[in-house]
Amino acid sequence: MTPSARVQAAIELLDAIIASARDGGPAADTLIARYFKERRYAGSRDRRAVRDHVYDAIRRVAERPESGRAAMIGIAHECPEIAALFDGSVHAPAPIEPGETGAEPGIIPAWIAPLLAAPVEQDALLGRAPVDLRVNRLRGALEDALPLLPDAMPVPGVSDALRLPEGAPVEKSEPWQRGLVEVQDAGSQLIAIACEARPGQTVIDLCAGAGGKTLALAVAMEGKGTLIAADTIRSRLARLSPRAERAGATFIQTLLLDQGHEARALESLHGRADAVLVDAPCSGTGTWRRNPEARWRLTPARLDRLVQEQARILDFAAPLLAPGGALVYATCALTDREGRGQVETFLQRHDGWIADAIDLPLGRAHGPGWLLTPGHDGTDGFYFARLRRGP
Ligand SMILES: C[S@@+](CC[C@H](N)C(=O)[O-])C[C@H]1O[C@@H](n2cnc3c(N)ncnc32)[C@H](O)[C@@H]1O
Repeated sequence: MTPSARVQAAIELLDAIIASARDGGPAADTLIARYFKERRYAGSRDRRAVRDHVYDAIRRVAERPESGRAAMIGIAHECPEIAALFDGSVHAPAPIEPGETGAEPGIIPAWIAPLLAAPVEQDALLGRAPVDLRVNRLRGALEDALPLLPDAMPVPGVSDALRLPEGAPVEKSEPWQRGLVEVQDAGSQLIAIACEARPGQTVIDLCAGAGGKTLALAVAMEGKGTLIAADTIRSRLARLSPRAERAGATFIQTLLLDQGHEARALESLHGRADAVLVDAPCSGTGTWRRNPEARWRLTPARLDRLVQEQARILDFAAPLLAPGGALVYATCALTDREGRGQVETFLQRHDGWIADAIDLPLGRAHGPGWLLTPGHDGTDGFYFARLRRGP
């Protein structure tokens, strides 16, 4: 592909990504993979260059732009080399018209900025994210992994975490293939630590997805006890079993829940759990540095629905706890409505519940819970709280 054709390809892809973000369709990565599957003539350098254009354009613009062309013209106005590629030749974008404007640059959509928790350093939300690993103690120790990953550095304050530079191809490495390391942000690792799971306990990961945090809980439990990974999406839970095999955590049970009727499937577990983790569906504002396109997907109505759903999940999670058990609520969102506010309203709705004091080497207290942010902690952004029925 010529450099101009790569820009045109980025414009076409951005059009698809904009429509998908508006309509709740597939993620940018999925659309990019599909695009190139249908265009086998594109070589690996073409694919990389197009992908870079697409992500540069996504990162640059806070609000969903009107078109892929507007997004790329925004870049062209700041970069004469890109502007020169709008030359109207075969497979190239049409020349930029005099006065043709590009999408406005920005970090945070204007309506979201006032909703973010006050301590969040907003400028850091779109920074470059490193690749964090969790050493899987079911397979070995940090000292076993370090010599195999010469670029990795321990993450101070997170005992099993290693950090590699952005884009490091971990999944090709031997320690990943034999389950010695998992890709997991250090902040996610702290959430699993906050659950205080122990060997022999009954622990439920209620929104387990593909089991990132379930696998960390399995390590804390040393592979002993009952660990249930529940989710409403079958395909996500299905991704857990090969991961659990690789990690040597085959004692994990999965439980598929029926959206809206979850309580029925969970009834036999009432009063039995030592810890329940609710890693709730959320706006993902804390992970924009990895998913910058999430800014284009969120709307006020969608945020309202998420806040309602988080409260509903917390309400059917609470009866699962045994006396003294811990309900850990976590989101990778940095809006107060999904974090601090959600926990405060839970405590108002549920008489006799209290929030534990949390004290971890990274993060800071915020209301009844704990806040991690990219700017303060170098992790993705999270809010979490540990709740118990009081004495
Ligand atoms: C933030 S993701 C979980 C990520 C996962 N815990 C991890 O560490 O990789 C939230 C998950 O909640 C699930 N979910 C949404 N509604 C749910 C519900 N009503 N009950 C249980 N899980 C639900 C979603 O399918 C999604 O997998």
